[in-house]
Amino acid sequence: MADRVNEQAIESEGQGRDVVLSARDVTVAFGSKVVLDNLNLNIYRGEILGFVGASGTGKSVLMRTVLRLLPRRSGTIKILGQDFDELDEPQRNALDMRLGVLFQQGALFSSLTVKENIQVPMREYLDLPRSLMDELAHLKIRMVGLAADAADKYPSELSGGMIKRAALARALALDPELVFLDEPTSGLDPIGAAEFDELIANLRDSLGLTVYMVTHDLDSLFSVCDRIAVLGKKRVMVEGTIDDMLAYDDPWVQAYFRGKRARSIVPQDEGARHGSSGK
Ligand SMILES: Nc1ncnc2c1ncn2[C@@H]1O[C@H](COP(=O)(O)OP(=O)(O)OP(=O)(O)O)[C@@H](O)[C@H]1O
Repeated sequence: MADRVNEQAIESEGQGRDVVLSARDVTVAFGSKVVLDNLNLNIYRGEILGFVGASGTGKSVLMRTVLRLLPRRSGTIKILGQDFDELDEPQRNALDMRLGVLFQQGALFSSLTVKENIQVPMREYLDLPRSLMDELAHLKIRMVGLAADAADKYPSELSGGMIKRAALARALALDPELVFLDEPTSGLDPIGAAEFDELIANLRDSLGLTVYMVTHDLDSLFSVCDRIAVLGKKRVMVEGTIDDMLAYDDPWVQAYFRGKRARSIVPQDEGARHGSSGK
């Protein structure tokens, strides 16, 4: 049943939309422990997809599998219409350049300044004169709302929110089309998190990004995500809008989207429309 819902969602919503990432029947296991079992997922161009699921269900595993940091046992993953397994090295590099990644906690190199961190992907993939790389790094720094003097600071001199922004600037270094964000607002206070959400939405609009965001943050899900995919029972249990989540009959989905914390966020008419009882 859950499978059918997911497959039907993929078929019906996919019509006429540009699929930027598709995962088909993806299975990932560690020894005998199967974490993802025939998982299917589509991400469409220009959307912000929020990816949620209980702790330990495999959200990071899926992201790392998509990014080829973990092997999969079976299944197909296509990014921007291409399957990495069918590409040679130069083609893989070309595809990698169209992707940006913000790992949890930012994962900046502590011995490099913000500017140098942003320039890491430029050095890896491009052969640019130093002055141009400096100009580009400053552009990215402005783009993510950091002050110009952040360029020469080291990660240890930055606040949590600044680290996230610097890491986002690095993720945007090569002007990617698809950006992966692993819990981008974790560790930020509510105001910092809301500002970061707004930044992501603005960048999506201005740069035409597609965003795949793993998050536990209900505010992000309600405020900036166009669609949500819920990982459960080793696959995408349901994907769709907030309305679809509110209407989906599963104890975890109901507890998550209608629980105490969600009630303060769900727009009142949404809750009423779907019979939220305030339990
Ligand atoms: N390299 C690995 N070797 C063995 N097991 C692993 C490995 N990486 C992840 N796992 C297991 O896979 C499962 C899913 O882990 P994952 O980190 O993807 O969960 P998650 O949904 O991202 O959780 P959280 O929300 O807490 O970050 C866990 O049971 C974890 O122990």
